[in-house]
Amino acid sequence: MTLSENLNNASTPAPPRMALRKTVFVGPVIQCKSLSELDICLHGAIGVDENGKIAWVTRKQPAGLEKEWQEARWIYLGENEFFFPGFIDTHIHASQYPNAGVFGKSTLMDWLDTYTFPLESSFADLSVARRVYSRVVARTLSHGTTTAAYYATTHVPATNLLADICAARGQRALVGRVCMDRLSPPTYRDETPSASLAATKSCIAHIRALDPTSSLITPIITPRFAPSCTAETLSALGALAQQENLPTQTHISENASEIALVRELFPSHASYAAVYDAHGLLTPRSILAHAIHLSAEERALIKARGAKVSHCPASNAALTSGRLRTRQLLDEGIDVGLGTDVSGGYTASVLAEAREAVLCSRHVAMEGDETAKLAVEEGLWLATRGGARVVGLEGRVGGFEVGMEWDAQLVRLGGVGEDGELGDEEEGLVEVFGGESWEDKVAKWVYTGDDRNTVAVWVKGRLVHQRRGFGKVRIVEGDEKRV
Ligand SMILES: O=c1[nH]c(=O)c2nc[nH]c2[nH]1
Ligand SMILES: [Zn+2]
Repeated sequence: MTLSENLNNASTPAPPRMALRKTVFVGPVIQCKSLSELDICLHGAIGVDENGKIAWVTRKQPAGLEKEWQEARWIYLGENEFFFPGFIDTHIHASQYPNAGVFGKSTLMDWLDTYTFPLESSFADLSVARRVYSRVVARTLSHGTTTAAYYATTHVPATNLLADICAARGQRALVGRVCMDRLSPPTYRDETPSASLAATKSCIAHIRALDPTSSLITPIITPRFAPSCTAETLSALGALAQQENLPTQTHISENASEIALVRELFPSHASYAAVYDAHGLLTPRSILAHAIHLSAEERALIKARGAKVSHCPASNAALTSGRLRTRQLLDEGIDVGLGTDVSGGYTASVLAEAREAVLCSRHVAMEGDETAKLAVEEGLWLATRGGARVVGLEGRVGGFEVGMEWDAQLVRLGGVGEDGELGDEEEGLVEVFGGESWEDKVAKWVYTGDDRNTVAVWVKGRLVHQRRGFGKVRIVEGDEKRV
């Protein structure tokens, strides 16, 4: 069965995978060493085993390898190319993808009513879900997103289909059925707390049957946000997360009207963060999106509980929600990653989000706090290592170390010739003139690059995306050497 045939049949499990071949990746390897430091290794080589795990790493041309590695598949990079860890999108609404860029002048609460709930409610029709979810998974992979924490909708079959599509296409994902049982449209809401819980359990069972060891796909418990959930539902979901040892995701402190509404709906709780804490939804496995307007007490509570923050700068600007003080959270020891928050956010690109995070920090700096400014390296750290911590996958993805899994992207920049022309197949790529340091090249990628530069993407050692039109000689395999 082909991939497309499988995607046309919601109930068909992913096709059995062909075994991987041991592979050696040779060329410049760039990754984040620490929050503020890039590790640029120009002559690296990484051996990836049949399970997609990194078996060895060297900083020079490999020599004295055992026969099994000499006989492995070898992939060599050319000029202006480098391997970089796959991006981690810590907050994205897969169902909202058709609305990316469509929000007018709305702000959060009217945006939900005008744009978001009508679109999400259409996922009762599985053909809508199939079309949108197939596209969003393909698109995020093309942007180098190897892991995504997805919100689906309230619909069980459509949520299960999203998990199936991620598995079939080989994207690592946390997939959450959205729970909402109040202040939601009558035709798009959970009828009761017990219905919300039962539907959530049904999706968890489906995902566990699909991927019993969470090798790629994990269920994530997803109360939309406090205003759209009764206290009973929040408590039941918090208890379920604990019983099942599962991560949770929700929104917090995004917008002034939302915060006022939470105060009104939960008058006995000291703060928005305290509401989640009281219902078992503030744990080391909790992903909190936005977190823009938290008080010092709330930040201390989040730090004490070990909960994580997904910074969504494009969405925060688009819906005029506010500016996150990322440096403050990092200095206080709170883990932060990046989220595209499609479609509050207009882009499905984590690279664009890293750029937005850097620019957002400069707006904070322009208000008088010079220390707030984030560097390019810090944006990339949030997009990879920081994101891995947020989704609970640190040590598995986000970097290239022995024992980690090969979630990677091959980034290609364009070389400008003496005649001012780009080479074959380089049209649209970031333009490199030759005098740039590698640090400069990375900065040019972050500020001026896009998905055209991401020419190949691997998840757990498997090639899951290759740029259309990118000639087949570009990835040189076997004994051939790139000339
Ligand atoms: O950015 C957001 N997107 C959403 O879908 C949403 N729902 C509640 N709060 C939200 N914020
Ligand atoms: Zn969101």
